[in-house]
Amino acid sequence: MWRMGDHWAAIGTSLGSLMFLYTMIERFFPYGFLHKYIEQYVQRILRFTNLYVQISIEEYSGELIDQKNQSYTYTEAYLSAIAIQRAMQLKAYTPKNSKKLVLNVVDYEMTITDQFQGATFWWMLTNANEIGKPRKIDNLRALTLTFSKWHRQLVMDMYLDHVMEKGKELLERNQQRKLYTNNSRDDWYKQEMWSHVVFNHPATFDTLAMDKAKKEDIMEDLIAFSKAKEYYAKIGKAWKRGYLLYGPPGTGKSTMIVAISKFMNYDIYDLELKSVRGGNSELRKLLLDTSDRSIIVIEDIDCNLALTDKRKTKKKGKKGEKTYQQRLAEIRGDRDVTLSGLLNFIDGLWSSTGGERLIIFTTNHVEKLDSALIRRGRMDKHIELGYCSFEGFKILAKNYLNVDAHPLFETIRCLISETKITPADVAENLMPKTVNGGDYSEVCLENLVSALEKAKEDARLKAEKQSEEEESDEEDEEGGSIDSASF
Ligand SMILES: Nc1ncnc2c1ncn2[C@@H]1O[C@H](COP(=O)(O)OP(=O)(O)OP(=O)(O)O)[C@@H](O)[C@H]1O
Ligand SMILES: [Mg+2]
Repeated sequence: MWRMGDHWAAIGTSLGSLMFLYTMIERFFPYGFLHKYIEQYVQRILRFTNLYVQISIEEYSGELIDQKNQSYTYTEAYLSAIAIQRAMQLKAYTPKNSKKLVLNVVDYEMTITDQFQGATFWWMLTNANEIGKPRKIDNLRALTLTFSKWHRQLVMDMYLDHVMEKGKELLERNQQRKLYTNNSRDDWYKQEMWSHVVFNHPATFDTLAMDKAKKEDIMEDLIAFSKAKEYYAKIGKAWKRGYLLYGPPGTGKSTMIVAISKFMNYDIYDLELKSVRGGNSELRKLLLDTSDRSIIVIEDIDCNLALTDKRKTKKKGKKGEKTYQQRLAEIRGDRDVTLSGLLNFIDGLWSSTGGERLIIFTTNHVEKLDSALIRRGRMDKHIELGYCSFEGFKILAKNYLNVDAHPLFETIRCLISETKITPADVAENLMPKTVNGGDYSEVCLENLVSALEKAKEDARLKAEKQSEEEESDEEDEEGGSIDSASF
């Protein structure tokens, strides 16, 4: 007896065979003349049967080539991941500034059958010009999904979301992190506002020498932030969070930014305020040109803002003449980034955009910063990076020497608790001076012990000198008071 299920099974099989035939033809005939006709033919048959629905996701959403359709990128990533498992022919290339070889599928391998919740879906790479009205650009591509009209609801409610989510996830996982720096406004006509390099810094939270509880607290805060999209929307605030990292030089502020970027899968925009010569309006343009899911970093914020203030109050040359630099700045129409300008951007700039941005300031002198800049709400989390503890040293010993335990550890534990040494100095001592093979961990640990002993001795001498000076000051004061009393 002929049942409904059999009917669909037969149609499914025929369609599957058609798709298979199509894949084979695609494999043997390069994209072009014959391919184009076969593709049109298949499309017509499918439309004629009236039982299948098609959705096309075009590479560019508008008629202009600069409007890349994000859904296409996600779908392409999703389908490539499936195709790469099945493909017979792959492409390999190495992206700029990267040492990693990347594999990609050739176009005709993008004809894919996918299963989701028991339903079958067919994907094809097609020419977008064939689908709708002719475009200004030739050979616009589209990924076309074909499915039974009975699965319309499943596609609308779940399948497309599933494809987008998985594609986005895959892209983020594979994507290499980028470090952007702002270009001078004078060069914007020939290059973008930001230039970038792919960075492969080895730092992660695991390799960061820092108190474990503090590290976990930061990671938890970051996770909570990344999941708080609805919360920020509900309270009507921009989805952003500010971190202030402070501590002496060499305590790992910049290293922590790299660790955060890797942990969150965010790109870094390293904003050099000194190069922002167009004042607040230029700053605004630069910040609006950053992408979502990124970290905007202003290093040494105290020096940068001080610099703009200094520029304002810079003394004039002899007889009140302007210096060459000042005249040049006037001719160029340079303006300063002001503290209030910066605050406005932190507070309000991203409320209208998607968000998910971290803003990180670093400083060696937290006490010098304007309290308005670092108040909670603007800089939500203040993180102090301090001198190296024994726990921090153990992480560095593991990173640099791959050593977990050693008889010298006990000596180091005692010395490090009595000394102020930065993780950068510890790391420096743990690096072999010459690399000629063999086990150099013993030598490096001995170097560190010497460095710690020297630091301890220096601190003792300094303290002695200071107390001597204080004593002599006191004597002077006493002497002074006797003298004055005698008059
Ligand atoms: N906490 C740390 N954990 C691991 N490595 C560290 C740490 N602190 C410093 N280092 C090492 O020392 C080097 C210098 O550290 P980093 O540039 O992060 O210091 P910083 O606090 O940003 O200094 P500055 O205030 O001068 O910018 C790094 O390349 C890293 O190798
Ligand atoms: Mg730094």
